[in-house]
Amino acid sequence: MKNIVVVGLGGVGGYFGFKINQFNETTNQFTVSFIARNQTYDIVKNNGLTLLSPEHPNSITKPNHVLQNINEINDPDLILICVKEYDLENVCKQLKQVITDKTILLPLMNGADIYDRIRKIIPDNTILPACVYVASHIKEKGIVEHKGKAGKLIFGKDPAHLSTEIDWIIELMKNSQIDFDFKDNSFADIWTKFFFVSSFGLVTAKYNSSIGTVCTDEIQKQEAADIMKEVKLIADKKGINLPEDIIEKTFEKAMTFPPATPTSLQLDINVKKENSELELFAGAIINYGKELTIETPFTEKIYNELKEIIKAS
Ligand SMILES: NC(=O)C1=CN([C@@H]2O[C@H](COP(=O)(O)OP(=O)(O)OC[C@H]3O[C@@H](n4cnc5c(N)ncnc54)[C@H](OP(=O)(O)O)[C@@H]3O)[C@@H](O)[C@H]2O)C=CC1
Ligand SMILES: CC(C)(CO)C(=O)C(=O)O
Repeated sequence: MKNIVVVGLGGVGGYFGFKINQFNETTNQFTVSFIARNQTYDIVKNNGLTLLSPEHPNSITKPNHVLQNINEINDPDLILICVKEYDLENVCKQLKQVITDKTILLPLMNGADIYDRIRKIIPDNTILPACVYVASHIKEKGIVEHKGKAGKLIFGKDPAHLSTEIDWIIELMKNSQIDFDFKDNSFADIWTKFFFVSSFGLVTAKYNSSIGTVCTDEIQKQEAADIMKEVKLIADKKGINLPEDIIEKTFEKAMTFPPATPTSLQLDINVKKENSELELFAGAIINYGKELTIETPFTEKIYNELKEIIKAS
């Protein structure tokens, strides 16, 4: 029996992990473990994980194991990494101690450089480059709320391990009723997602607005488009094949979200969380710009504005 582990039961792990486990509760095909810490651990261990979503009338799922430390993981076949970027390196260093040669890593995170960051710490395992679209967040510890359309997962082969057997993971996603695309090469999709979430994330966070408002308010729309133009220049220079009309396409995609949908960066900054993914979005664009000698004044401006907002809060 293969061992599946979900690290992090927030918006993303709570949505995709829930689906995988609810499928497994009826088939017992796998051993599923959830890793959660502090209060989330206590609540999920005692009551199960709750997902409030129109897709799941039965809102509670109980995995085979709820563990509070990564070092309790035993012989994992697949690990879904569902943490914020500021926890990534710490999680990977701990995972390195418990994985075996056959362990496959599937990071469900935002950001264009996640594959490279994991690869630096875990040089030899298969890592499936991925991105997700979903509007879900922690309502209370152990309770995740999902709104709007079904979440979408896009994942692809590891360019460094093209022949790893992953048909069982594709089957798992199908059986778990996860809306997904599997690509031989998923990097253009990851950049397409980065294009969307970096621009909308930064502008919604600055104005504490919403995805719908960025599409309709002239000033916010212009600021998002200015950031997108900088990301497009970077992607072009990196040889990432994005469509020429990606800006229009991104606004079209944004219009498919319920207008009041917030972004995760906006929520983190505006609820004054200790950490945010500002570096993952703005920091990364600025650094890519420096590396590739591309000017990024619009991203730099909003980065500094957001740093001021964070400092003042
Ligand atoms: N939410 C969304 O709508 C979307 C988010 N994303 C991206 O997905 C990634 C995950 O985001 P999201 O799920 O929203 O983040 P959340 O903050 O909601 O959840 C992350 C969870 O990981 C937990 N965690 C961190 N380190 C550990 C650890 N060592 N052991 C156990 N648990 C740990 C956190 O615990 P604790 O609660 O204790 O801090 C938290 O519950 C991010 O990169 C985000 O940008 C992508 C698409 C949509
Ligand atoms: C924009 C959204 C909700 C799309 O999945 C997202 O990825 C985020 O807020 O982090």
